[in-house]
Amino acid sequence: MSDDEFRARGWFEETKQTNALTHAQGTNNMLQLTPHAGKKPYQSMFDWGVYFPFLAQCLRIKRFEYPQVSGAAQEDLMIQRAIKQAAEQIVREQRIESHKTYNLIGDTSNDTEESKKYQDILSNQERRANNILMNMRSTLNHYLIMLTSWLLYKLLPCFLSGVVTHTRQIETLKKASERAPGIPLIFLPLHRSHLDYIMVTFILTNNDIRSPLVAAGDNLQIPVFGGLLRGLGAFFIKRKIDPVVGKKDILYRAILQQYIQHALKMSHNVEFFIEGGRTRTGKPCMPKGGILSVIVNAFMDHSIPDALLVPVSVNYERLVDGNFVREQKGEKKVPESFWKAMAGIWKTLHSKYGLMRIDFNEPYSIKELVQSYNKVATDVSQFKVYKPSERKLQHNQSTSSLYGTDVVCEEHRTLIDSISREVVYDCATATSVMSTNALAFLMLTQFRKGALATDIALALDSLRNRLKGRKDMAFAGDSLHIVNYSADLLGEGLIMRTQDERGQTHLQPVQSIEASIELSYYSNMLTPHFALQSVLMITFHELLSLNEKSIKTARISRKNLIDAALANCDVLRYEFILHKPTQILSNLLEINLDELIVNDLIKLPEIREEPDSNAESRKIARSIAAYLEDEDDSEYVDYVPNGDNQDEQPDIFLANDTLTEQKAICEVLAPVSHTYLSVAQSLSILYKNSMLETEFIKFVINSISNKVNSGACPYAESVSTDSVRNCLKLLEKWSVLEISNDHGLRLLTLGTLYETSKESIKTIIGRIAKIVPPKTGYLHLSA
Ligand SMILES: CCCCCCCCCCCCCCCC(=O)SCCNC(=O)CCNC(=O)[C@H](O)C(C)(C)COP(=O)(O)OP(=O)(O)OC[C@H]1O[C@@H](n2cnc3c(N)ncnc32)[C@H](O)[C@@H]1OP(=O)(O)O
Repeated sequence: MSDDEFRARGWFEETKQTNALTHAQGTNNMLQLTPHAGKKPYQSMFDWGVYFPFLAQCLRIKRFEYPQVSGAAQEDLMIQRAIKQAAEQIVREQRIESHKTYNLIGDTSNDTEESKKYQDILSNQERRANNILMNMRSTLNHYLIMLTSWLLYKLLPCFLSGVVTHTRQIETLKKASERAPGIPLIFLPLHRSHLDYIMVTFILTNNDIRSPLVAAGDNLQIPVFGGLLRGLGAFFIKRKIDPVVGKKDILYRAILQQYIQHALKMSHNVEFFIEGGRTRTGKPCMPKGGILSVIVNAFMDHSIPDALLVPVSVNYERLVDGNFVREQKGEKKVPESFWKAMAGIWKTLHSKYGLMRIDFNEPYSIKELVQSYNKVATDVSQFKVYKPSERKLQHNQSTSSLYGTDVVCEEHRTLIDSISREVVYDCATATSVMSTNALAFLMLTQFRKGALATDIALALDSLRNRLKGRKDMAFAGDSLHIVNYSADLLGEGLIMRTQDERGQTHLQPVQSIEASIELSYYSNMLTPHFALQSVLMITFHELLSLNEKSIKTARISRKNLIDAALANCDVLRYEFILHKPTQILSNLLEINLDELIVNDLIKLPEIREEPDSNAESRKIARSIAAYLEDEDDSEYVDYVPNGDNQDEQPDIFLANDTLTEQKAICEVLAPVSHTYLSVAQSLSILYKNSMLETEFIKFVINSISNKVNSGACPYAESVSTDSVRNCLKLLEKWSVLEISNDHGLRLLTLGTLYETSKESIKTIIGRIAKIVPPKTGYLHLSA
């Protein structure tokens, strides 16, 4: 962007404080940025905005029209049809209930009483539709946004040292919205805190981008705040769309679908949290497809020409709204309430949370995305091509979107799944690493027993080197300073700081289940980045331990390692999104294996002929460089390591001089592996015995807590209800468990094969044990 263009936008880089932790080049602190006012070059001295920049900024933000969506939706023919359908469904149910046999509604054989009854049901459904719409509607208002924006300029600096945004990312968004004014922007943030949506709207508004309508769970419809959120853009949705399991709430689905469709047609920008809620573990959650399906449907049905999906990555040095320790320990979530919200705001205003970082990633058009999936589908013949015209008619309810027709289109469902996974993957990859993430990660993977601050700083240096060019770091400067700064932010409750007799600072994670769960929340931001390397490293040591050799000759074949790692990745399918749908997992494993080799964590055979060995190293370096330079392109390239002939792959060896580093990589997944192992070991309690899912989860969490207390499990953060749930999903997928749902009560039973033989449970334990770093073997030489 040229200087003039920059000025025309009203943006001037404010002088940044010279703080080692300030944000990187090209970024701005949104709390100090007032594009429409403040002291700028060429600004008239008589402009009052120079002296009252925040007030002037809020009064001068671009005014957009925010037409009400509820009016248009009320008239919608689809909703009228759904009202009738819902009424007919009730009549049908009543008929079954009373065991009467009469003809369909509208049939001439109906007597007057029945038709009056039907009319009553119909008007009830009409009233219900109206209530749903009134409860759902947003009343987005420009003046309320202006006022809130000014308040935020005043309040945010009380507890945040900065809100860092990337100037060019915002410029890209602005250009995108100006270039195609009728194309809605769909903001898709990963959800970490209640501050997320406030900041997204705040940043967009103050940069003259239309504020979005935001899908809010109806648990936030609390006195005062509910109305306020509605006026600021919230439209309220049920978190669970069908209250009765197995019975679709067709009226609700139709209204939600049409509300969103009308909003898009009216060119509203839309925002929703694709994970369906805040992450409790710090790792991204598996995405939900309901709202995305409506948006993609709107494009496929030509209701809108296109939409731009904007993955948004948000991260905090310290999480503003507390922690999720209670929930991870299996205790119930405290419901949202007016007083809880007030107490939260009070506490927040009196604490320090450091920096917040928000990245608006490259928008992608749904049109292009669908085309790119089609390209993959044609390239790889076993994938189907996603085309709306190719839908197959079946007799079931819709599965192409929330509501509608009796059309089932599995290709469409897969398409939505793929897009949503891609969004989550991209958001997670683009999330900047905060200082606290880096420190927590080092403490839990390398310094569980504590270490000198200077040693941790050295490890931070090397972590920063490894992440260079791969992950954006939201901090800069001297590592020792960063270690002390982030230990301060995390607080004494998580990191214990002591001075030794020589005056050196010693840091150690606080040894309690609660502290470990909270610390792992911060550390888990980096876990997905190292997950594949960790799988490879654990698998490598597991395979080595099977045919123990002398430390100098310990080796396995590359192909065996990749095959076994692929099987281990399958165990983690509900815990991590390990690859984009367009990427081939084995290729990513190969690339990660090469990275382990380049970092000397796994060795190649020593080849005496220099040129060949150099050629091999060059090849590895080239493949990694290509991957880094153009990650997007690499996903379509079938990378074949070590030459075209797979059979000629060299063996890979244990690198006996980097065992400590290898152990640290294994530690990345060790806590979650222990959780999964405990779930598998607990399956025996279900032998010839069904159990409520909640009871079973409690049982597993208790057993992990006992193991932690007795020292049998060294990872206190293995106490994680979310991971237990993910493991249950996996076991259901493997048919080890059957989960039946009786009026919302989920009952667990062993699958037929496992119900009859205890041996088969042992097989499952054995399969899951493969992702646990081996108890004996070479890793222990590093202790
Ligand atoms: C300057 C000033 C600033 C101030 C500024 C303030 C800003 C003021 C804003 C406040 C804003 C607050 C924001 C709070 C933040 C939250 O409250 S986050 C929680 C609420 N948001 C979300 O959950 C969004 C994402 N969730 C979804 O999309 C979920 O799918 C839904 C719609 C909630 C439904 O969830 P569910 O009941 O669990 O059902 P789910 O299994 O997902 O599927 C439902 C249906 O969707 C469809 N579907 C699902 N997956 C697919 C698929 N892959 N393909 C096709 N169809 C699919 C199907 O029809 C499916 O039904 P079935 O055919 O399976 O029976």
